[in-house]
Amino acid sequence: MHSSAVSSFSGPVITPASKPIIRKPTAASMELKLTKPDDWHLHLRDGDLLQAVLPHTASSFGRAIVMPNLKPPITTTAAAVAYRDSILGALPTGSGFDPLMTLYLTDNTSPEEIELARRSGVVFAVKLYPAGATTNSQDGVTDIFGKCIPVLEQMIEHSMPLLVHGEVTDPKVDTFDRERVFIETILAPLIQKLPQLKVVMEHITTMEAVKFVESCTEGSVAATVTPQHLLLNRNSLFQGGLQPHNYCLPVLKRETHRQAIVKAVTSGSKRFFLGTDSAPHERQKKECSCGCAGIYSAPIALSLYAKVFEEAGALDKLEAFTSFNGPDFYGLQRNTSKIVLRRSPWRVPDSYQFKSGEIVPMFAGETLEWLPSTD
Ligand SMILES: NC(=O)N[C@@H](CC(=O)O)C(=O)O
Ligand SMILES: [Zn+2]
Ligand SMILES: [Zn+2]
Repeated sequence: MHSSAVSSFSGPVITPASKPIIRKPTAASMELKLTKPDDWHLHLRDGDLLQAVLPHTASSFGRAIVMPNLKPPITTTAAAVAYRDSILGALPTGSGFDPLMTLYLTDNTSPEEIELARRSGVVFAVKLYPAGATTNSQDGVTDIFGKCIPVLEQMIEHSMPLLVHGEVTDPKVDTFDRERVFIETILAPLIQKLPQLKVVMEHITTMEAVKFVESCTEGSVAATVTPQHLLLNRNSLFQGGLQPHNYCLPVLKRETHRQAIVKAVTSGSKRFFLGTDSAPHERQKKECSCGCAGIYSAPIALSLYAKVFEEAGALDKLEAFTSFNGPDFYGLQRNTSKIVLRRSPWRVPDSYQFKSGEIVPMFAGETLEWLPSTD
């Protein structure tokens, strides 16, 4: 399935920049050469915001699974095709970026829609938002067992993965427990009922999610992991005052959970892969009395993942996480082009201006070590 040139790589090529060329052979002048990564969980939005954020992803990722939680949501193949066309229209010239589209599952999604989606060749997954769980999820599913089984059975027929925002919405359940309770009351029973369904647990945040994914059949259940859930714990929400730019859903958890996730992704397991959940919101929608959930990480995500793997002493496992495990799970070819990360400290901008406002990225104003450049 994969070209031998690609599959023969077992880890990133870590090359002192001085080796074939001129610079001094210091540890500080290192390069990481990786097969071009893909982002398996991304929010691109539409309109001005799409124009503003797309170049950041397109410059370092080959493909991305594009989330369908627009207003109105992308519930049909026709809408997904139109959304894809607008993304392609907004790409910088010469970009080979390939948006992989998703459908937003509702109580009324029909099995026929799944068939259309598969036949379109541009829809690669279906997204489950429990109604009310997160940003623009109000049209999501109210009762998956009661309303969605025929659709899920059709997805099995077409080998179409279900991507899951894994949180219960019951207001009586503590926010910090919503992922664990979702696994216990919805996800585990669902997988027991439909063991052939391919499932990606998106943006996992807990040790219970790690254990659950590890307990399932490899190749059948996997998880994406964001940079924020690898680098931050819930203290980051309150450090020196309320920090709205660290607020996302599922909300950051305590340090022991972060450590469990780092251990899982840096172990080399094929069950975990890169999904930034980069979720831009205009500054004023984050910095207000009822700020919305979502962290913008697209321009810095690769630097952050490299930092995590480096700190864990596992840079040799980085490339599988960024570039192999995702396409292998989805049954797609790995990318053939390369990307280089240079050890070259750079300052994350305070914000990115765009036509109708500005976006504050994760780690705004901080210095990062690894600078991505395509060549
Ligand atoms: N992660 C978030 O906090 N927000 C995402 C939605 C989501 O992925 O849950 C968004 O669309 O803004
Ligand atoms: Zn989500
Ligand atoms: Zn998301």
